[in-house]
Amino acid sequence: MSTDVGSPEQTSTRPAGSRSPSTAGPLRADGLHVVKAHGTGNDFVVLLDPDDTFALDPDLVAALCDRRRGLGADGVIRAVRADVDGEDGWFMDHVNSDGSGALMCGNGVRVLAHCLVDAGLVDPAAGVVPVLSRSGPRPVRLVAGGYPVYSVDMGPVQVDPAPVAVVVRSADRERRLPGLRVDVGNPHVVVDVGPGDAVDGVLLLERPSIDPEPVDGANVEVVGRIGTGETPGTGYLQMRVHERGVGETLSCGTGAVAAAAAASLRASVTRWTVDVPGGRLRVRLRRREDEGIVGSELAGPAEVVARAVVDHAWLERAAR
Ligand SMILES: N[C@@H](CCC[C@H](N)C(=O)O)C(=O)O
Repeated sequence: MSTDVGSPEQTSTRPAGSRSPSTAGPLRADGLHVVKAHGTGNDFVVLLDPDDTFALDPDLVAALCDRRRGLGADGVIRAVRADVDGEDGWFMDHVNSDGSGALMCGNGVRVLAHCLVDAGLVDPAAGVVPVLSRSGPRPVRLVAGGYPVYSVDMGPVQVDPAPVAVVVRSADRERRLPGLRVDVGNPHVVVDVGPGDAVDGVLLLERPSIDPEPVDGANVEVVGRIGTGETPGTGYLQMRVHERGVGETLSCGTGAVAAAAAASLRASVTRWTVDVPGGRLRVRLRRREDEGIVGSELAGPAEVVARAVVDHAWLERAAR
């Protein structure tokens, strides 16, 4: 699968290995400088490329994300300095682990902001990091230090009330359940598999099939144990996800917002705790009478694992 994975202005498709090393960008004389980081177990190889010097090649992305022969990750994120609504900000150039382009990533946008803070490229005291995704601006705010927690303005959410059919498999049964299509700047289908340990038992090695199949594919969230949260007026749900272009991941930020939005149709609650296999996310939805969900916020941690230099000889082989 090949998609345009460059930044909006970028046209170059030369493979990474053919580029001359630059001291300004991530590709330097000693190799490709990367940061490995994650948010609730959704992990990324991050390239800090303020001056837009390095185009992401889909084959190189797939090679970097390979968990045996590469560094291993759910995707690659390149941070490029950009004008965001007239402010100095950062463009999130995000590519899924199979090399397909991604529009938006709720965990990735926090991870990107954290890597910028970690590298001293943005000052957390400034309050908000203006980030631009392919689905529009997604400003990020640092809400807690130590083990850092970031909150992202995720924008409006569209829930299509007409259900689609999702075939959900567990070891002992197969069910055709109604799913809801949700747009959070990228496409999702959310399916409620019921209470108890139903979420744990779902087989997600392969993506559950959807009827009718969405043209652009979809991230599929299976949710269960929908109930009340720790405080009155809040909701709780558990979720697992099969991500478009990746497979099953430990977490998906846009997926958590999609799951909360779908659940809020029934529970009419706007603040949600969403537990994913990789940790806990918080979602806040802003509803307006007759207009639906006009805004949303996602909060969760982000952590740097390593700062590393990828070998030139490996890059040459990956680009072939
Ligand atoms: N992990 C992400 C979503 C990444 C993009 C997705 N796979 C797609 O193709 O839409 C998140 O945290 O939101």
